[in-house]
Amino acid sequence: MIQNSKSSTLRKTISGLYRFIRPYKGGVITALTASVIAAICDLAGVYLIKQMIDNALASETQRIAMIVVLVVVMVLAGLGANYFLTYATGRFGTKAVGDMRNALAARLSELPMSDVESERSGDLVSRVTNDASAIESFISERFTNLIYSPIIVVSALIYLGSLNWKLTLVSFAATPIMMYIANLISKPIDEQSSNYYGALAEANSVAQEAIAGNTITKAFNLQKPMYAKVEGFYYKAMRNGFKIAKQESLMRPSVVMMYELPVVLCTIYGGYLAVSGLLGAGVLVAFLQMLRMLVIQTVQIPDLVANARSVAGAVGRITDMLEAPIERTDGRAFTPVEKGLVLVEDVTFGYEKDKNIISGVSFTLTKGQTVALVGSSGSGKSTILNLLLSFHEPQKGAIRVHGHDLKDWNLKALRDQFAVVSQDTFLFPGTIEDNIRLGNRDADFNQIVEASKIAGAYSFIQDLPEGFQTQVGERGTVLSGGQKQRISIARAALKKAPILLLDEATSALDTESEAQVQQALEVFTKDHATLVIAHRLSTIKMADEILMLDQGHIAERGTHQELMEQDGLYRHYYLRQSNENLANEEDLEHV
Ligand SMILES: Nc1ncnc2c1ncn2[C@@H]1O[C@H](COP(=O)(O)OP(=O)(O)OP(=O)(O)O)[C@@H](O)[C@H]1O
Repeated sequence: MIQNSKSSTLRKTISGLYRFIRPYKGGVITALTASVIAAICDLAGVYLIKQMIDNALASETQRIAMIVVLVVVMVLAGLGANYFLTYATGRFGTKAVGDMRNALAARLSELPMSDVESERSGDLVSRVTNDASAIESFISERFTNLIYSPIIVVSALIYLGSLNWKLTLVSFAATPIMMYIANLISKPIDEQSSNYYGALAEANSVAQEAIAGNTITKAFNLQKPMYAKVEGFYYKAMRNGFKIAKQESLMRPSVVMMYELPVVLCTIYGGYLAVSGLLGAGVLVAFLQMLRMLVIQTVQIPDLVANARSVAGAVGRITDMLEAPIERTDGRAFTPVEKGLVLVEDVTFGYEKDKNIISGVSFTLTKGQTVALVGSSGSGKSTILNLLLSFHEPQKGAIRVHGHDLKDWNLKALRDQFAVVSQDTFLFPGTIEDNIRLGNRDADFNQIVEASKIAGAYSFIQDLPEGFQTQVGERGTVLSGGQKQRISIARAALKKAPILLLDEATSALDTESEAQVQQALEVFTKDHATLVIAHRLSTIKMADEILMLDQGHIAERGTHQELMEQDGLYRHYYLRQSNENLANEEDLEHV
C-alpha cells in the first residue's frame, strides 16, 4: 500500500532530498561557496560606499581611487559568484530530480499489482511529474536563500546595530505592521490559489476524458453537454483566477509599502539625526542601503516558508512511493518439465477479504494441450490468468508451475514461463519491429518475420509503406484493433515461453482474419500448454478441456462434445450464441 502523506517531517524531507543530492556534492559545494561569496560582495559593497562618502568628505583622493578599484572588484566577483551559483544549482537540481524521476519510474514498475490497481493513475503520475517539478524549481530558485539570506540578515543586523542602534530600533518598529499586513493579504490568496488549482485540475481531467472519449462523444452527439461541462470547470477556475488577480493588485502597493516603510521611517529619523549633526552622511547612506538589503531578504521569508512547506509535501509523497513495498524478489528459477506444466489445485481467491471471486478451482495444463475458460462477464476468467502470473496470491489452495508452488518461484523467472496476449492490445511508442521484439529482445530480424507470420500479421505489415519500420503507438500510424491484436500475438509467439495465456486474443478480429489467426494459433499452440479465454465459443471447440465458470467456480468441465451432450450451462450458452449468429446472418441475407 502506498502511503499518501499530506505533510512531511523536517527529518523526512531532508533525508528524502539528501538521498538524491548526495551524488552531486561538488555542485552543492560550488553553490554554497558561491552563495557565501555573493553575500560577502553585496555586504562589502555597502561598506565601501560608506568609506567612499567618508573619504570624499575628508578629500582623501588617493583612498577614494583605491575604494573605486575595490568596488569594481566586488561587483565583478559578485557577478562571477552569481554565475556559478545559478549554473551549479540548475545543474545539480536538474540531475538530482532526473535521478528522482528515474527512481520513481523504476519503483512504479516494481510495485505489486494490487497496489497499482488500488491507486488512481493520475496520482501516481502526478508524483513523477508535478511533485518532482516542484522540487526542481525549489532547488534552482530557492537554494540560494538557504545560505545567502541568513548571511545577509545576520550580518546586516550586526552592521546596522554597530552603525546606529537607535536607528536600528526605529527600523524594527515597522516589523509588526509589516507582518500584520503580510498575513492579512496572503491568507485569502493561499485559499484562492488552492481553489484555482483544484478547479483547474478538475477542468483538465474532464477535458482529458472528453478527448479520450471523443468517439463516444461524437457518436452520441454529446459535444454540447461535454463542452458545457468542460467550460463550467474552466469558468470556475477563471473566476478564482480573477479573485487572485484582484487580491494581487491590492497586494502590490502593500508589498511596496512593506519594502518602503522601514526605509521611510529611517530616512525621516536618520535625516533628523544628520541635520542635528548626530549622524554622518556616510553612515546614513550605508544604513539605508543595508536596511534595504535586509528588508528584501525578510519580506521573502513568508513566501519561502510556504514554498518550503509545499516542497516538503512533495518530498513526502515521493518518499512514500519510493519506500512502498515492492514485489518480492526472492525465490528460485526451476527447470521446466514436459507434463503438468501448470497445476491449479483447489484455488480460492478474492480481491477483498470475505468476498471470493474464485472458489475451489482446479485444472491442469500440459504441453500440447489447450484448456479454455468460458463464462459470463465477471465470472472470474481474467482473475485466474492474473493468479497464474502471480499478480495476486490465492487465499486457499496452490498453483504449481513445473511442479513448484508459485510461492517458491522467483517472480521474474516465473513470468518468463508465460507468453500473454491480453484483452488490451497495447502497443508501445516505436516501430512494429520494436513492438514485436519486446517478446524477446535478443531475437534477430528473421525470427521477428517468422513470429509475424505465425500471428498472421506478415502480409498487412508488408503492405504498410514502411513495413516493419512503421511507427506505432499513440502518435504513430493508426492500426485497426485486429492488426494490433496480431502484433500482440506475434510478440507472444516470439517469446517462445512454454505456457501460452490467450485472453480474448482474437476478439478484435473479423471472422475471416479470426479463422486465419486461429489456424496459425493451432500450429503455434501445439508446442505449448495453452490457457485460452474466449467469448466466441466457436474458437474453442477444439480445446482439450473446457471449464465453464459460474460466479468463480467451475460449474461444468469437459470437451465441447461432452458438454454439448449435457443439458447444462455450456450447451445453453453455446446454443444462444449460435442462434444469435444465425439471426445475424439471416438479417444480413435480408439486407
Ligand atoms: N483489481 C480488482 N479489484 C477488485 N475487484 C476486481 C478486480 N479485478 C476484477 N475484479 C472483480 O472480479 C470479478 C471477476 O472479474 P474478471 O475480470 O476476472 O472477470 P472475467 O470473467 O474475466 O470478465 P470479462 O469477461 O468481462 O473480462 C468481477 O466482479 C470484477 O469486478
